[in-house]
Amino acid sequence: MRLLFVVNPISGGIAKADIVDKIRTFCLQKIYNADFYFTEGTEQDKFEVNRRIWSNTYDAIVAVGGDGTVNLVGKQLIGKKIPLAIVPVGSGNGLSKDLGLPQDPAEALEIISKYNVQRVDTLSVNDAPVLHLADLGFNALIVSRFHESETLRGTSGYAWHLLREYMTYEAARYTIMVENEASFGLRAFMVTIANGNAFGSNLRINPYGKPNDGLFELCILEEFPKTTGVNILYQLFDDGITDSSYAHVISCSHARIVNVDNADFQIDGETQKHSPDFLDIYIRPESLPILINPAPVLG
Ligand SMILES: Nc1ncnc2c1ncn2[C@@H]1O[C@H](COP(=O)(O)OP(=O)(O)OP(=O)(O)O)[C@@H](O)[C@H]1O
Repeated sequence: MRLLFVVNPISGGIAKADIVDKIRTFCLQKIYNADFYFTEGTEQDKFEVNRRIWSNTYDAIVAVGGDGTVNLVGKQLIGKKIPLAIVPVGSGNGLSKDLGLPQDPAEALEIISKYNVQRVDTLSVNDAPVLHLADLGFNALIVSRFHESETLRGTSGYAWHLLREYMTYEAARYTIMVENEASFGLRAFMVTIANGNAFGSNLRINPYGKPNDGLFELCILEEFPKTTGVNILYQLFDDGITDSSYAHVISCSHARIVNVDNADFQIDGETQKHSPDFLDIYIRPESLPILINPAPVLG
């Protein structure tokens, strides 16, 4: 087998020398050819990964990092036959958790040798690929603060920014149209566009999500009194968010959201520099080949 490992040297605030050693040893033992690309965190990464995919015959491209690295690699493989594999070494690793992949890097490597390819849905949001979750509003603001911070990475960094911003955050206005039905307007704390179930922090925003059902969910958390926040946080942790009268989950294959107040926007844990005026969202059914555990984890 010939593999390309795309390694993010900074993801999760974890040094990668040990993991790269593990990968080299694994490939030597299995007699696999391993090429490496170390990301630089610039626009160039996309072109370099793309160039390598087109100029070689790889059996899989392995993202070694968090959800941002998975998105960087995965979006190049949409509609192709070469599968994505994931060695989860980010802060959250939301997609790999949702797909039931091992979180231990050595076990994650074993998934590659089992070579069980399945196809999962992806989303197109204003033509940008989303593999896991995108959102408008509070979470996107926290993701943005997280990335601005040089020192506070990992789950504790996320929690710190969440606590700091919560009390002063004001819900934003959105107009939403689902499957060409009549549109409705509301004020929301956040609107999540979900192909997956839970954020990497294990907050379960979308209990209904299945990665290959040809649908995505709009998970709307309406404006709520600040004193209700602890209860909502508990419901998110406890897989009970749909019990909240402030939460609405809508399954669909196409939707449009007007971002009236230009709320922050993020895709797969990456803040988008320009907050869009509107989002046009489509499902791309079973568009991404991915190596996952042979045990049935997909519905
Ligand atoms: N060499 C580098 N130096 C600085 N930043 C980098 C470098 N390589 C990649 N990046 C940045 O890393 C980010 C992606 O990180 P990634 O999502 O993989 O890990 P994470 O944020 O720790 O985890 P998660 O998204 O799962 O919470 C991107 O913003 C990318 O620009």
